[in-house]
Amino acid sequence: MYKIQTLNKISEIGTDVFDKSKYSISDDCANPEAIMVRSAKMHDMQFGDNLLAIARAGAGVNNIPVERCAQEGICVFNTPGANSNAVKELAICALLLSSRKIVEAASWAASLKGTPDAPKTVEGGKSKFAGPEIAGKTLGIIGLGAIGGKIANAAEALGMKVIGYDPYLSIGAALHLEPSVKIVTDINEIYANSDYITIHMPYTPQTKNTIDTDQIAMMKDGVRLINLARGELINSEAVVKAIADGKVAKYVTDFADDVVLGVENVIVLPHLGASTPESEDNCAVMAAEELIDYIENGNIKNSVNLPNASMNAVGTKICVIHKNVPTTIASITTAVGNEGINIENMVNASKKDFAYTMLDVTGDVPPTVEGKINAVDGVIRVRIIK
Ligand SMILES: NC(=O)C1=CN([C@@H]2O[C@H](COP(=O)(O)OP(=O)(O)OC[C@H]3O[C@@H](n4cnc5c(N)ncnc54)[C@H](O)[C@@H]3O)[C@@H](O)[C@H]2O)C=CC1
Ligand SMILES: O=C(O)CCC(=O)C(=O)O
Repeated sequence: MYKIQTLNKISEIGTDVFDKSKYSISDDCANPEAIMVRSAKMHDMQFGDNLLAIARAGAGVNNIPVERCAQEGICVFNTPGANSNAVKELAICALLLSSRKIVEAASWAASLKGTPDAPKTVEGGKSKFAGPEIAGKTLGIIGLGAIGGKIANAAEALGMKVIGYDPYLSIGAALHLEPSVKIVTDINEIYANSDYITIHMPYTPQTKNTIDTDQIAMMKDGVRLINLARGELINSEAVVKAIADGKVAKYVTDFADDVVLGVENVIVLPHLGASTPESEDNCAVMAAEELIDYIENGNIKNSVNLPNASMNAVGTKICVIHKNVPTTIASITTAVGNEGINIENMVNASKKDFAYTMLDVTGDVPPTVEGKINAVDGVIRVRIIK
């Protein structure tokens, strides 16, 4: 029985994908084979020897020690695109919230309950909540992946001019963009020309404070900023100061911190981007399928720390996670050959410092093989899947 530990609430549609005669799922189990997680912070966790994989039911993996996991032979998956529509819809909502003073107006209207002539009062007071339309304005998007690309197309459909910046734009993502979306190669063009700026890229130590005082200084007066990606991408102190100075008209963020909470013209949402039943189901199903294919077949799809690799084997599969260094593959195949085993098929792929080799072997696989491969310099983990 494989044990799957859930660190956050995972949609039942996803956990139902596991065959319960082979898998047990619980939020509290010792030494699981796999972990399913959403936003729980895992950097300080120690992992048991059985842990083969972690699946992030979502996009961002900054809550997971991805590099350490690879070093420990733990494959980390995410679910690309599975929650992108939910975030796109919240981003369109945020664009409107940043323009039309909807939050303030609704809360003012609610405050009129019990007053003698509310209908008359609202008509008299509504002018202070007027705000501009988004049609005809320029939206700058930083990061044109699954979410940014969908927002670009939706904003175009709403009559906005869209400019986007993404130095690592994939061909697939580019092909999904409406031809009218203008792609710029200098991020400063986004800052200089946008009425609204929204950011949709991963948070890493390198992308911390991508938008800070200097970037805000380049922006148009009255710019509206949206951050549904990660709080650390935009310096909260810099934005709050720019709001006080009148430079930034509004900041809508999905990430609460003590600097932005309660500040006028900042709308803080409680990390709601992916909180729709549809996206929670999509992410959980994709995460479960990735784990099952890895645990049972050794196939890797959508890993963030190991390469994608899959193979239909005719015999036994020997799956090896190893360092991406010269002679390791040769040493592994020699170790297998020395045990009298013939390799019928082989797949090898690498991602940065790590590599994955799958061998399809026929005939008896003596129990000594695992130890022999493990003894090869650079080998991190060996699994034999019959
Ligand atoms: N608020 C929420 O609930 C959610 C937030 N997110 C956040 O949004 C981020 C993006 O999600 P997806 O679009 O699904 O990921 P994605 O991987 O499809 O797209 C990210 C894009 O950012 C680009 N990028 C990377 N570094 C960049 C840089 N320095 N400058 C500009 N672009 C850069 C990549 O090339 C890629 O096209 C996630 O990493 C996550 O942090 C994602 C889902 C839900
Ligand atoms: O699971 C969630 O609610 C958070 C989603 C998210 O931030 C992500 O997918 O990166």
